[in-house]
Parts: sequence; structure tokens; C-alpha cells
Amino acid sequence: MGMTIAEKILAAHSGQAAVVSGQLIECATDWVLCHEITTPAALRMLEERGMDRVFDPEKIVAVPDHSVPAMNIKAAKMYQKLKSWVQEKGIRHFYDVGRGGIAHVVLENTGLIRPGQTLVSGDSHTCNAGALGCFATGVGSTDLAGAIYAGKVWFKVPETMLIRVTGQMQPGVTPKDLVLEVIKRIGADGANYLVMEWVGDTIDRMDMEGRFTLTNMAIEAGGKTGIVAVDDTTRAYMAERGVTPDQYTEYTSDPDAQYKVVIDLDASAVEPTVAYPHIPSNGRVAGSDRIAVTHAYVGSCTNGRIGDLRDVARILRGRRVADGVQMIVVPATQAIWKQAAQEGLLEVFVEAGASVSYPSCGACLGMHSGVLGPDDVCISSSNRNFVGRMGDPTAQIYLASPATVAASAVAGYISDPRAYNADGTEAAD
Ligand SMILES: CC(C)[C@H](C(=O)O)[C@@H](O)C(=O)O
Ligand code: SF4
Repeated sequence: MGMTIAEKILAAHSGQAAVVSGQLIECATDWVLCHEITTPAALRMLEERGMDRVFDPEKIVAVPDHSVPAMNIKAAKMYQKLKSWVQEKGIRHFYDVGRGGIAHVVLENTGLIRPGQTLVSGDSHTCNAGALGCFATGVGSTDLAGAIYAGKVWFKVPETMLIRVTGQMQPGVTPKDLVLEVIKRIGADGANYLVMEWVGDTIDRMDMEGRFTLTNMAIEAGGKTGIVAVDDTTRAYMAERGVTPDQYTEYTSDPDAQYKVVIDLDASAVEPTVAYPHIPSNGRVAGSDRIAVTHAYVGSCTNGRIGDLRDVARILRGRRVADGVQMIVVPATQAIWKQAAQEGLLEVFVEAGASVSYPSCGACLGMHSGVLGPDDVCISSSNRNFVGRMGDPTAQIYLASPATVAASAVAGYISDPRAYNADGTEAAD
């Protein structure tokens, strides 16, 4: 019987010729990604059991990102715990504050994680890395502890959902709109414990940044992970990071692979989509209602990349954020921050009246740097709009593409970014 990419990777990492969905396997982890929120709990578990060791310090990547630079003493202690462990165990791949950013985006850029590999982390958006054709998934602290200790985790082999996207996206429509549309169709539990495998000519033409946005959001549909097969775009991306095809394994799904469900999507029919409160599946067309916003947030592991910042700058250049709107832009990593500075994008944001913050998870989960107050209304390029996600439980969060966030910040209410041309001029009606 044919196998999917995910099944092939899991078979290779559990020492078997083939696996079938539903099978329980012990899977070797090529990489374990650690941040300061969930890793300390895993470390304590190991310490309490006298199992305080790491399977391989070279295979662990540590990036403090959620609550850095620390905003209170508790956060400072979490950071200290991660850092002292890293120092004690000789973990070299440590991206400290000032050298890192959001862990998922730091990792995707390092060239460390490669196609065909496995990655686990105690963070639900670990699925992000699946765009590189690897199997990457979030695990709980106990499994994280096991992975740190032994380099292995237990999985039930997931079934796969095939998402076939064809056609040209309209100008102003982005991969974020595509994934919000898919989640709207299938529901926030529509891909429960499934691998979401993206194929089709729209995906073939998409750059790596867009693919990361797609796989990043798999968890918002309940997915175990997202995955995109390796192609020339992936190979070029790896080559830019000094990694050649002989250094990784490319897997493709067999023509007779078994899919639990197949979704067909015409990309040309997708419109700029906004997920209304309080669930990412609550998508509607941007601008279909006049919703005034108090906050506009650009950042997160979903949409804080350089292409996202360029999309925002295109709309903000020569314009002002509307009075009464607080706009915050958070480049996802230090490298993206620097690139944005070099391209003059940060200046565009500041000139427009937006605040540019340091690379971190920032306001995405309401821990710091932009926490929402009662009844605030935020349009955000992040991935979750649950009650209380960014602060007060009465605040309203609308999820959208960076372009939609920018267009809304300028207007003061949620707006369709197709009001602007690709060169930033206003589109004729
Ligand atoms: C804090 C962390 C465990 C959490 C996650 O797992 O996703 C966070 O990153 C989030 O986005 O909610
Ligand atoms: S940016 Fe947001 S979604 Fe991503 S890891 Fe950080 S808190 Fe989680």
C-alpha cells in the first residue's frame, strides 16, 4: 500500500519499512526545540526522577521567546532556568535575546532542521517547520521530557488530509487568507489529529514564507502537523542556508497513498479573510462589516517575516495609522528586524505612527508588549483569537493577513487590502 510523506518519515524514524495510520510507534527525534515556557517543567520532571541528562546537546535548539526580555521576576526565572540548563549541558544552538526571536522562525532559518527529519517541541506551532517537508509537531511537557532525555517520542501514526489548491490568488490575497479559508471550511477541529498535506499549483508557486504560514496554522484546525513536499523552492531555500540535497532526504507521497479526506480549493476565489472572535474558523471577507479597531498587531510565528513586513510597509508608506489606533509591529527574529531596518521598512512604520518592538512572541499571547484591555478591538496577523488570548477576556481579536492589518490600521476599521495596488497606490474602485 502506498504511503504519504508523513508515514514515510515516521517509518524511517521508527526503524520500519512501512507504517500504517493508527499504529503506535517509537519515533526518533532529530531535533528538540526548547523555549522558556514549557521546557522548565520538563526539566523539573527529569530532575525529580534523577534523569537529568540530554540525549544529544547538538540536537537541541533553545530559543527563549515568549516572555523576553523578561517583564517580571517570574519570567526572568524561567529564562534563567533555560539558560543555566543550556550552559550546563553544553547546548550550542542557543539563540539568546538579541540573537534570536520567535523560536519557530529562528529555527526555520538556521538550516539546522532539514527535509525528511523529525522535530518536537513543547509548543503547538512546531508544525510550522513542516513546510520544509519534515514531520514537526508539538508535544506536552512529559513527552518533551522524554525527547530531551532519550531522543524519542511515542506517536500514533496520524492519517492525512490532502489539501489541493489550484489557481492564481488574486492580488492582495495571501497564504494567510488561504489558510483562514481552509479552517473556515473544515472547522477548528476539522483536521483533528490529521496531517494537513498541501499540494497543487498554487502551493508550487508559493515561496517558503507563505508555506510556513500554511503549515504554522495546522494546529488551528486541530492538525497534528502541516506538510509540504520538497521542490525546487525548498531546495533553493536550503541551499541559501548552505545545505545541499545530499544532506537531507526528500519524501513524496505515493500516488496510491491513503488520505482520510481530500479538500479542493480554487485559490482564485479566495478573498482577504478575517477570522472573527473567538475562534480561527470564524472567517468572513475583510471589510464586509464596519468594525472599528483600537489595536493593530503585526507579528507572530505565523506572519512576522520579512515578506509580511514588506506587505505592511507597502500600505503604510506615506500614510498614517488612524487616530485612536495603537499599531505594534514585531519582526519575528533579530535577522528579520535587521533586514527590515536595512530596507527602510522600520522607518516607514515609525513615520506612520506605529510602534516597532523587539523580536519575541510579544502581544501574540498577551504576555507582554501590547496586552489588550477591556473591550479593546485588535486586528492581528497572529493565529489565535480565543477569549482572553491577548489580555482581557472582553477584548475582541480578529485574525487577518499583514496586508489586511495594515489597511485596517490606516482606515481605523477592518478593511479590504485590495483597496491598494501592489505599488501601494490606491486602487481605482
Ligand atoms: C506557551 C506555548 C506553550 C503556547 C503553545 O503551545 O502554542 C504558545 O506558543 C501559544 O501560541 O499559545
Ligand atoms: S508567536 Fe504566538 S503562536 Fe507563535 S509561538 Fe509565540 S505565542 Fe505561540
